[in-house]
Amino acid sequence: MATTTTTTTTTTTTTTTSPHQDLLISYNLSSSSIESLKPTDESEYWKRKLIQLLLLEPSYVFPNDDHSMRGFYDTVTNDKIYVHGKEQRPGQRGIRSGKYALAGSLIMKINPLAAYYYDRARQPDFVVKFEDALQPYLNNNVKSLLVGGDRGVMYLALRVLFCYLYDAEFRMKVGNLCTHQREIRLDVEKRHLVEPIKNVIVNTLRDFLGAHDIGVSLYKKNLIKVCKKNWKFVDDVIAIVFINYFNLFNAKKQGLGYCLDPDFALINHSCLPNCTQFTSTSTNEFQVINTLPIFEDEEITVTYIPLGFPKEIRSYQLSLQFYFHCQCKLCKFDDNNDPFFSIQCNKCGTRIKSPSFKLILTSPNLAMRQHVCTKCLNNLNQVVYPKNIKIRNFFMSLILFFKSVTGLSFNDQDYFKFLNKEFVKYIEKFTLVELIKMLVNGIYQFEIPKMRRNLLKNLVEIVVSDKVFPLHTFPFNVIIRELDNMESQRESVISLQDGISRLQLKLQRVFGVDIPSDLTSMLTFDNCLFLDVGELLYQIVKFIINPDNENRSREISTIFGADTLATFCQCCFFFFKQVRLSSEVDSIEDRLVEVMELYDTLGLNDKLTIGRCLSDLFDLAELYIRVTESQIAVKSAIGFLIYFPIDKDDCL
Ligand SMILES: C[S@@+](CC[C@H](N)C(=O)[O-])C[C@H]1O[C@@H](n2cnc3c(N)ncnc32)[C@H](O)[C@@H]1O
Repeated sequence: MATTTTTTTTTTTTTTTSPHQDLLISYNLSSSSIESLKPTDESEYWKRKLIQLLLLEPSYVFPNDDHSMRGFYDTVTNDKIYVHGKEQRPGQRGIRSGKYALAGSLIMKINPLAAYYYDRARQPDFVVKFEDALQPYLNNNVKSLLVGGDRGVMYLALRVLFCYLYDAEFRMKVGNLCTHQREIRLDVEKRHLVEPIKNVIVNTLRDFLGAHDIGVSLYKKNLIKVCKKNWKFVDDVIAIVFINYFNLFNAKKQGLGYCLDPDFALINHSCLPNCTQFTSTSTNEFQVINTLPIFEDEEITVTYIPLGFPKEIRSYQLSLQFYFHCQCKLCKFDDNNDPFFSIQCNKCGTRIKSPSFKLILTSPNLAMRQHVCTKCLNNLNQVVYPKNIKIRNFFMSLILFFKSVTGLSFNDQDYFKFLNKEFVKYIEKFTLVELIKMLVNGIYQFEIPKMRRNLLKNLVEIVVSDKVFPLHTFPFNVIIRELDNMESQRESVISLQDGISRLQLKLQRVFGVDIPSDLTSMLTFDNCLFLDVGELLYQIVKFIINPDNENRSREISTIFGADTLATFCQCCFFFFKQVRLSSEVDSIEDRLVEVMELYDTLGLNDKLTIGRCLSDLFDLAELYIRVTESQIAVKSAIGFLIYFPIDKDDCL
């Protein structure tokens, strides 16, 4: 294993070795005449530079998986990680760990060159300058693309092209990548996505060149590289982008944009990944960190898709977007026991055998497969279980049709019945693949119909208290996340009841859905998730101590009796203390001082232990999470316990 190179990206201007040197000189496109423009007319400099690169750059050779056995240009291998499969075709490679790494180690650090950040200030200078040169032509053409995903991919593809032309090292690295060009060419649906993006790029470049005399003349003489072979290289760039790009987000999981980094793109997918990635808020630095321990020679993996969905949904997305079938440990789980579509014993929490996701999507009324829990011999109640299965069908139906059923004026009960019937009808009408496709689309677009918010909240309460389904399973995870997002958009807590119901939902989301479903979030995102819990508790405390709230003493005592305020303050202090995000440290410090002073001034019970307070809080959300004085143990979707240590210094 080689242990030489580092992962830093250097920007090197291409030295053009064009066979058309005479033309370059006659059209003032030689490197020296362009360079002479820079100090006096910068915008002209960048226009000409782009024309020069676009027209005469000789190296429009994008990798092609089918007959590509080129040498691998390795800038990834170092003393921690190495590339395997270098001698194989693009697609067969991956990154492995060179030595054992404790969870939480920094595996890769990247400063991405080709990225589309929503915040323009983050772009490398040459990308901004090239884009400025194209802007008037781009503005005209981009209107044909929908704002959002397609536009983002188009902007990223254009930037990959700029980097490819301008940065020799980037070009070498892109040569390593897998592109699935053949699959994309044969994929009718993908062509529908590619064509509009390609049209915008081609029309923009054509309009740009057509607006400059030199461009027009060279175009006429057919000396323009870009338009040869019907602009095939634009297809190539888009294929590279589709297979290798990823979303950038910060440690709070807020999206920052899209990126194609050829080093990061060598990491393969797993639905049970050992690494996660995020971008720093203050710089563009992008870090890959392992969330599970990694052994020597073990493959480094990340997830390409959102986790927390049944295998059929994950497989559909992976084969649709990346053209492979995942063989990870999670995908090899027994179909009747899918961790993200399972039923549990509502007494001891053991997973019980039940019809698989696939079967439910072919015959929704299938009965339970087991009537007694084999572990604790609990009788699986014949009223409670079917009732919860109906709620699950209703939620799936809502995800499938939410757009068409939002305005229906049924009362809640009839709406519930109607959607249950529709679900059965749809299953009879559509094939399994069609239904999965519709569900996937629904998941990404789903919003809670406003007038059904209370119905959904009541149903979630039933699911939480009946304990037939773990909350991280589909479709409950989708509904709980959306309900919580909806509640979080409302500003302040308006009554104690409102605060408590929001707190229950927040705790259910963080400890019942997010942490158990996505192991990648364990080390990085938990600190941010805890920030949201701390903030909500802070709002509740503020509401309770507000003298305008006349009923407060009577209301409060119904929660944890005389120690209600003390419990909330302890937990609020504890959750704020867990937040390690540097961007939040200052505001949290003020909150911590405020809560501490309040505790002292009001003379709240100082005998309360944090273990007891957290335990009460989780019980309030009906989560029954094991808490001791030294740790919180949350059960992950695949059954092992995730421990969060409790530090004595994190308590009041
Ligand atoms: C971003 S690339 C990852 C690096 C790639 N293996 C290479 O050699 O360049 C994505 C492609 O890698 C392959 N791939 C990634 N994860 C995989 C997995 N778990 N099983 C099989 N193929 C995988 C697929 O062909 C996928 O389209």
